[in-house]
Amino acid sequence: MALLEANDLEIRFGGVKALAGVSFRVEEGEVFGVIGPNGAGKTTLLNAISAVYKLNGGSIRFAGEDVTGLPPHRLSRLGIARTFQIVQPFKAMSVRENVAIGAMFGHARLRTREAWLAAADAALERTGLAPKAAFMPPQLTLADRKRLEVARALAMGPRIILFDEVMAGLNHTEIERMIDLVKSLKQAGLTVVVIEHVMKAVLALCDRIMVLNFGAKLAEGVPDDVVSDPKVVEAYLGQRFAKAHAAAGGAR
Ligand SMILES: Nc1ncnc2c1ncn2[C@@H]1O[C@H](COP(=O)(O)OP(=O)(O)OP(=O)(O)O)[C@@H](O)[C@H]1O
Repeated sequence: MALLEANDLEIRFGGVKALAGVSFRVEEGEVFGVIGPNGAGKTTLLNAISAVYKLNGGSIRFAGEDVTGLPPHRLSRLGIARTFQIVQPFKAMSVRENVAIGAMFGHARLRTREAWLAAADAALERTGLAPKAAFMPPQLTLADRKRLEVARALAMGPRIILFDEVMAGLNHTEIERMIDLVKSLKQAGLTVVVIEHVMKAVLALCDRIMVLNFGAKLAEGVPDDVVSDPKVVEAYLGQRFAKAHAAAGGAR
């Protein structure tokens, strides 16, 4: 059984069909990538799954249950956590408190301040942010603010995390560290959906990839097949990427 199943999702903004009937399944324990050109509907898809946007059509099942139309806090308590592309921590709260807020609002079982802080501490350890627990968010680098987003999501005790461009704006070394972090989450049994433009990260992480274009699914499959699909090369990756990837032997 798929952990997450989206059927025929449709989101309209006035006359724009940002999602025009997108279906996919994410299996438990896999890293599922969503790629595609700017404006293809990737963030809209993530907002649809996490109930930031109301669906104009379609349905979503999570762990075998129909979760269509449930509000965001119910989804997070069922085990769906997400990060945001624009990182917006509470500036007047420490890193530790920011992460504890994730546990407070998103965790299904924790009820006390001590439990929220303990969940925050565990998430800070897992993301390598523990030494900066007492920092205030404005003191963090962009890479650390992205880690804070991941820590906040982890503190919710999720079964699946949806990452919205966690690699964007990071340098080479920071991307490598973020790849290692996402790999460690997969190894710990979490299911992960990544929306990402950094193809190096997509190829290093994803078991399967779906490509969106103009709000519809253009391709889906294992990374090597998807990145050599002529439709995907033409709509998104470009010939330069395709040639370099082929020259590298399609290696991950
Ligand atoms: N809140 C909104 N109101 C109106 N139109 C929107 C809204 N959000 C997205 N859109 C439109 O929906 C389409 C899909 O946008 P979306 O942000 O999902 O694309 P994306 O694939 O995430 O792009 P990017 O890679 O640039 O983040 C675009 O045409 C966009 O202008």
